[in-house]
Amino acid sequence: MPELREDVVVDKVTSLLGLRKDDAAVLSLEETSLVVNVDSFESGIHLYPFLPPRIAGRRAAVGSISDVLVKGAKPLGILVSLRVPSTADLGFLEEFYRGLLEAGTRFGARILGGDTDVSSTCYLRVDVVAIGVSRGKVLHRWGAKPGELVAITGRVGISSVLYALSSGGALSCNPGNSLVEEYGWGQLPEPATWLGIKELLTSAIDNSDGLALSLYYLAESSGVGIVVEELPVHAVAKECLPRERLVDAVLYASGEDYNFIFTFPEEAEEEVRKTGATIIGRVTEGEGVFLSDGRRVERKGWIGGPGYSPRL
Ligand SMILES: Nc1ncnc2c1ncn2[C@@H]1O[C@H](COP(=O)(O)OP(=O)(O)OP(=O)(O)O)[C@@H](O)[C@H]1O
Ligand SMILES: Cc1ncc(C[n+]2csc(CCOP(=O)(O)O)c2C)c(N)n1
Ligand SMILES: [Mg+2]
Repeated sequence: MPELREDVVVDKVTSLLGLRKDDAAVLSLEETSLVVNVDSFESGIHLYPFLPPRIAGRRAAVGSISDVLVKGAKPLGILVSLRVPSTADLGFLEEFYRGLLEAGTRFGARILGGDTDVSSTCYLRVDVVAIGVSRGKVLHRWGAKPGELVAITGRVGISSVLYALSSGGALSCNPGNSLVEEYGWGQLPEPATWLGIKELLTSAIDNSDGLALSLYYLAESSGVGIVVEELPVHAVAKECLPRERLVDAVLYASGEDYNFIFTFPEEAEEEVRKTGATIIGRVTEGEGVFLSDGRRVERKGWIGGPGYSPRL
């Protein structure tokens, strides 16, 4: 029997429920929409054991808040469900919560409460529910149209470096604490900046499974193709990763950079550039993700179970 994989389970469950896959769920109220997400993080699967507890807490909050913000909702609060090994100490928890709180403060989300379990047989696990509210447009993975531009926030490649490090790869650098700090924050835009341009945009997704796979998800959901002309590679990735593997690492193993990838019509180019985002390519007719030299980008990224591998 083949082992179960995240992509197979998500496809099965969403088709059973008739759910259209997206970054977060939307409940339309009268003038506003409530946007809700849940994401899970377990030490040894989603949280590198070498992360200081404050960064692990921050990472968990940012990962869930990211899905709400990318949809054009203002984050309001998070609920934190925690399963802690009985060997953990209160100092660890204090630091972990400092990380959750600092992420909440930056993105405007209060910690509303949660649930706790302590067990002698588990690793640290945290499930974070993030709640936000949107006035005006809600962005989806679908909506991109041929001829539009594709842009990305921040730089790509920090998580590729940490992944290479954790898989025992040889690095041509000595990544310091500032790398882990920046990794913990992800490459999300500031909420005010993002909410300030959202009405100009036609679709969006956050990079939580790798740049290539995120581009595929957006393209497939919108029924279009994408051509990538440029990549804003992080200086740390250029320094640490071997040159011949750099582009592949950035495309296929950047699953925790949390960049926002989004599309918009040409008329919005100037406003988008003002935010500091980089225009990386164009939406095309047809299907697939391609580089400007015509090479097809592989449909490969982070899949729970096998790890970085092709999407079924
Ligand atoms: N167990 C589940 N039950 C119901 N729906 C699910 C389940 N798991 C995933 N989904 C739905 O599948 C879609 C894709 O979820 P997925 O977790 O892959 O995306 P994401 O949260 O954007 O990515 P990431 O978890 O990497 O941040 C979403 O619409 C989500 O609500
Ligand atoms: C111990 C350890 N091994 C691997 C990774 C890499 N990693 C974990 S989750 C994820 C993407 C999103 O996952 P999900 O789709 O489940 O939200 C990536 C790239 C890590 N951070 N820690
Ligand atoms: Mg998820």
